Amino acid sequence: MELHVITNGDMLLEHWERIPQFINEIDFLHIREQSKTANELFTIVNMLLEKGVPANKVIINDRLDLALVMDVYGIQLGYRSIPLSVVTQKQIFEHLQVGKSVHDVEEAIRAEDEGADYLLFGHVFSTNSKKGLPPRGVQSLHAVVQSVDIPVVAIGGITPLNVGEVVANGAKGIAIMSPIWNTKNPLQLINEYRNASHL
Ligand SMILES: Cc1nc(C(=O)O)sc1CCOP(=O)(O)O
Repeated sequence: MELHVITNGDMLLEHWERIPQFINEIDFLHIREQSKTANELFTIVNMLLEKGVPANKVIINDRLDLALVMDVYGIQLGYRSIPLSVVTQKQIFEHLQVGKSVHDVEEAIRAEDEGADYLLFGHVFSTNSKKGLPPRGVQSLHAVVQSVDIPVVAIGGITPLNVGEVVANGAKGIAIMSPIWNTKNPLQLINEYRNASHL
């Protein structure tokens, strides 16, 4: 199972400093800081790379400019981003892995047709990170997985208690945000996710 960690948009310095402690145990780190300027993000990503975070584990949300300049693994596109087809049609972006955030089967099929390398689907369970919005549920996750050939990573409300169900419904991986920043022991939490995903 791929384990993706998403920054929470409001990271304290202690959160950034914690990343090198667990980066070896996760597969990808998504920098999702929607209210930061390109300049702030440039500084943050540089700091992470200098502290030993491998560029091939970094995915930058929304900012194609930064993903290219920082030469990271990938770009995560959402509804507010530049259109997916624009990125996938241009050869100069070929080395970037392109993820698209989707919320139903129709969006998933369109994203695959337009050349996405993988999908992020959510939110699967209710979570404080998406307050007031109804969760999509594991049946919808299953339907999305069945509708495309590209990998689907599930997001939203995923805990060690429900990760088994998420994997059983065909997710190639999971993405977590609040659980990792709220715990004092990220390594133990990661272990819990890994162990529970094998059940
Ligand atoms: C950042 C994000 N995107 C989602 C989507 O559905 O696209 S759900 C979500 C929040 C992640 O939740 P948690 O804190 O429970 O891991």
